[in-house]
Amino acid sequence: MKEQIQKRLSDSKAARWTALIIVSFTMMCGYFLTDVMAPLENLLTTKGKVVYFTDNTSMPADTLVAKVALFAESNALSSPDLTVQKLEEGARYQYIETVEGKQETVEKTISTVSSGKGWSSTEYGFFSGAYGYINVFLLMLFFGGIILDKMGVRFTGVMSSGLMFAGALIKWYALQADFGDAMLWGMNLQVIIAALGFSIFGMGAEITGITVSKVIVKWFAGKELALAMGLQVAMARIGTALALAVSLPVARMMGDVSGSVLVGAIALCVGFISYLVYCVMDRKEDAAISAARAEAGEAPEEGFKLSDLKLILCNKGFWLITLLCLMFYAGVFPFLKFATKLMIYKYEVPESFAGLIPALLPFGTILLTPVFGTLYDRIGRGATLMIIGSVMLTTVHVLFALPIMNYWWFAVIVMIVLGIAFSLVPSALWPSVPKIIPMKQLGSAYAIVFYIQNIGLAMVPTLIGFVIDRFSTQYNAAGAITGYDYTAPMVIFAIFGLCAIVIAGILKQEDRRKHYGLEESNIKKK
Ligand SMILES: C[C@H](NC(=O)[C@@H](N)CCCCN)C(=O)O
Repeated sequence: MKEQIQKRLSDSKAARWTALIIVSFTMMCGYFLTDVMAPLENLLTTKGKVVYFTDNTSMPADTLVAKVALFAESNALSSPDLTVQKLEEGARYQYIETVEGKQETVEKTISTVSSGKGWSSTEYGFFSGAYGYINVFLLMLFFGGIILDKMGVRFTGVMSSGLMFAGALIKWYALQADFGDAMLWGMNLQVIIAALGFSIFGMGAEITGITVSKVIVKWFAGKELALAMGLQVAMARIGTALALAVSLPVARMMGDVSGSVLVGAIALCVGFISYLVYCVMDRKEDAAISAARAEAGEAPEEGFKLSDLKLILCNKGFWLITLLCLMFYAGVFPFLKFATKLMIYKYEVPESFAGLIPALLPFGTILLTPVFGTLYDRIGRGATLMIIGSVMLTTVHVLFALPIMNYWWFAVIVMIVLGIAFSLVPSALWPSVPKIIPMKQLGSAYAIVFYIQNIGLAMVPTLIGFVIDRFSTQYNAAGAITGYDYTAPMVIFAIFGLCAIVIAGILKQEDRRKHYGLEESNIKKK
């Protein structure tokens, strides 16, 4: 056969890995903003100012004022003249605290003071689920897939990364503005506008997600596909990990939760520019593909037709992957939104460190997702990896639900196991889609998987927020919140894990019958 003179840009290792890094960076910025509010749940659901002390403990300002006043009164001191306005960095206060059953006078120095927003858990859940509202209810993710297959990765990627940036700016505006007591649909107006911004952002983030998946298949099919997808997911997880780890310190430093969102919006602006750089490479790749086709006398590839959707929707393997994705991810991403507060109230981790334990989850996956991706590339066993990951997910949520081992180190171990599960399933799930669906329908196929997954991402946080308000929140006689019992929400998460195990098992059987090749390696032997 005559050797092709015009080489594709993707044949160059350096070029295809560069393309991967650029698009993964855009996605990473998106993931940062997605989870930037998760460590701020406690701050968002506290009314008024929150005081952080130098010993890394924290307390609502009102509580501190009351405690200090009580201390002054019981010690017959003249009034300390402490008002919320006077709470500032470096100020020292004394009050009485019960330590191991004994009353002790403690002295604390203020490190920072931030403004809480006074949202209820239901409002926080509604806001967190907003990521998926436009995608699900306006079918935008579904249309996004069709736009991707019809208009290509350049147009769609620029549009979607632009939407992420615009949504982030709206969210930031809502959080830094003061809407007073204005309400809409029974919720604070601030929550509604922030949720609108988050919905627009979520639409952009998901369409960028399917675009990036298609870009990777375009550059890596028949090569290191699962490793490339694993590395993209790993970079995305860096975004999540950074969000969980730095969001609270940034909010504390800037005195308000909107500070962390502003940092995310700036990152997204850079991510948008980096996607424009990718577009230059993509144009060259397309030119090389067309030239190579013309040289080989091949007709240009047929475009996507709406009738192709029927082929996707009639494929049982595709539906099993989609449902597995729905159940597995419903047990992970929504859980992350509530995990920081779980650490504070179930494992008694000081708020300043509480975000670091959930951050271990994405940090672990940064290394492991490419490792499992390589494993899948070389030895296969994709369906088996998905079953093992689902079993681990379920075990983790059962352990979080049980009223035992309420130690921070136990939470760390369980979170690490969740990190392994969260590496196993994505590294096998996403590269399995092209084994079931051909390239020209891939954009739509990923869009449908993401669409169904978004139903979970939208509804589960809303459900969990409601369950926490209704069944988990504990009050004292005066009606003040004293703590939370996380059994009910964690049982719900464990049920999602159970469903994932069953679906992954059926998928493995179906693969045996239909020979999708899920248990086979990805790298084609030359
Ligand atoms: C690659 C995959 N992406 C998704 O599942 C997205 N649809 C949802 C991203 C939500 C970000 N918090 C993944 O991240 O494993």
